[in-house]
Formats: sequence, C-alpha cells, structure tokens
Amino acid sequence: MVAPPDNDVLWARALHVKHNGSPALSGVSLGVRVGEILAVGGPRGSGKTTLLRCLSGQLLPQQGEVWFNSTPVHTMSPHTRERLRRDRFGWIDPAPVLVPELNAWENAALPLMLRGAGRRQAKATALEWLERLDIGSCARRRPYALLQAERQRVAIARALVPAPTVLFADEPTAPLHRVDRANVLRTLTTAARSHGITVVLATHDADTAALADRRVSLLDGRRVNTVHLPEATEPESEGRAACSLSA
Ligand SMILES: Nc1ncnc2c1ncn2[C@@H]1O[C@H](COP(=O)(O)OP(=O)(O)OP(=O)(O)O)[C@@H](O)[C@H]1O
Repeated sequence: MVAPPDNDVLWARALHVKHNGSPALSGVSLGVRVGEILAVGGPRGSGKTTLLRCLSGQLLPQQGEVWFNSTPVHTMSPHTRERLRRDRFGWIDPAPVLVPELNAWENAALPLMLRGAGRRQAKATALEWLERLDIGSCARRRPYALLQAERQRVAIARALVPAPTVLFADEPTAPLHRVDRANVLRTLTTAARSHGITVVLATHDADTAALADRRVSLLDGRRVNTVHLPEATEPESEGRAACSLSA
C-alpha cells in the first residue's frame, strides 16, 4: 500500500463497487484536498452516492483503497470506521432524517453530545447554527411541526455543529425551493470555508456545482472529466480551465 499525497485529506484509488452484481463504481480514483469544496456531478444513477458512501467509510468497496489523511479506511475494523465517522465526518442526506422525539435544537446538538460535549455548550452551538440557517425561531419545535425545508435546515445545522473535518453532502438542498436552495448553499459553503471544513458535495444541479472549488463527474460509475470552475470575480468568458479526461 502506498500512502496518499500529503495535501489530500481523502484519497480513493481504483474503487470498484457492485450492488447485487450490477456495477455502481468501476475503477474510480479521486483525491480531495484539504479545505476544498468538491462537487461530484453526474446524472441519476451514475454512482455519486455510492462514491460518497465509500469515501466516508459507510461502504467498503469490493476492490480499491480509501485513505483519510495517512490512514487506510478500507482496512479499518467496523468499530474504528464508526468512530472515524462520528468524530471526523458529517453527513447530509437528500431528505432530512431527524429524531422525532427531539426538538430542532436537540436534533442539531446530538452529534456534539455524542462526542461528549456538555448539554449547555451543545445547545449554544446548535442554536447558533439554527440562527445562521434562519430557523432560530423553530428551535423548540419537533420535526412533525416543521416544514420539510425547515427539517432539512435542521439536518444541515446538525452536520455543521461539530465542525467535522469532512462534510459529505448528498444532494443537500434537494427538498428546498430554488431561492431557498441558493441561500442555504451559500450559508453551507461560507461556513465550510470559514471553519476549514472540506466538503464533498454530490449534485446533478449545475448551479449547486458552480459553488464548488472543483468538480469531478461520474457517468455509469466511471470518472469522465474534471472541470476547474472559474473564480467568482472573473468574467464568464475568462478563467475557465479546459476539461481534462481522467481515468
Ligand atoms: N443499495 C442498492 N442496491 C442495489 N442497487 C443500488 C443500490 N444503491 C445504488 N444502486 C444502484 O447503483 C447505481 C449507482 O447508484 P447511486 O445511488 O450511487 O447513484 P447516484 O448518482 O447517487 O444517483 P442519484 O442521483 O439518483 O442518487 C445505480 O444504478 C443504482 O440503481
């Protein structure tokens, strides 16, 4: 085994995954740099979720390697992988999965409390994030009393509250309306940049991908190209690096 380059927080080599015999990833290799926001694009069924699940240690590839910093994830015991996910990674699903018996701030505070933080500190941090995501007024409501878009904001707050090293976001704004989507994404990316959180963002939406520093694309479980997006301040016609084919 050869360890990944130093500036990659995550590194995957030649991942192969089959679901019930059907290939979902076929030889995907990828490096994720420290602090970057990387969009994983591609049409439905192209393997985005499967790739995020492999990178986050939720799913072991049948072949290939996944490294987090200098540690091989693919050879870790299930218990060590669970601890890695709890302590270093955050995850946002396309639809919010909240604990129905807990109110919004308790849901958002949960990961911090699981890491051993006191209730008061966890509550203060959770409330801060709910405010930033414009749902501070919903802090005491249970999930059943929230709109789907509000629930998704709680789920996003919950992922950001522990300031994970890497945040995996699988179509995180799917349940939001278009205007809402842009606001929430901006909050998410601004928060990630200011806290040095690396983000791996699965999306098939070009507007969402445009907020990333870099984009890779999947098609039928294979990497097809890498597009470096221009700086936000550059004119449309400038600064667009060429697409390059990669294995
Ligand atoms: N648990 C599973 N069991 C069987 N097949 C699966 C499973 N998960 C994914 N697949 C299949 O693997 C392929 C890749 O799926 P994946 O969800 O990774 O793609 P995706 O790009 O995230 O799609 P979407 O945008 O629809 O979420 C698809 O053909 C999908 O049907």
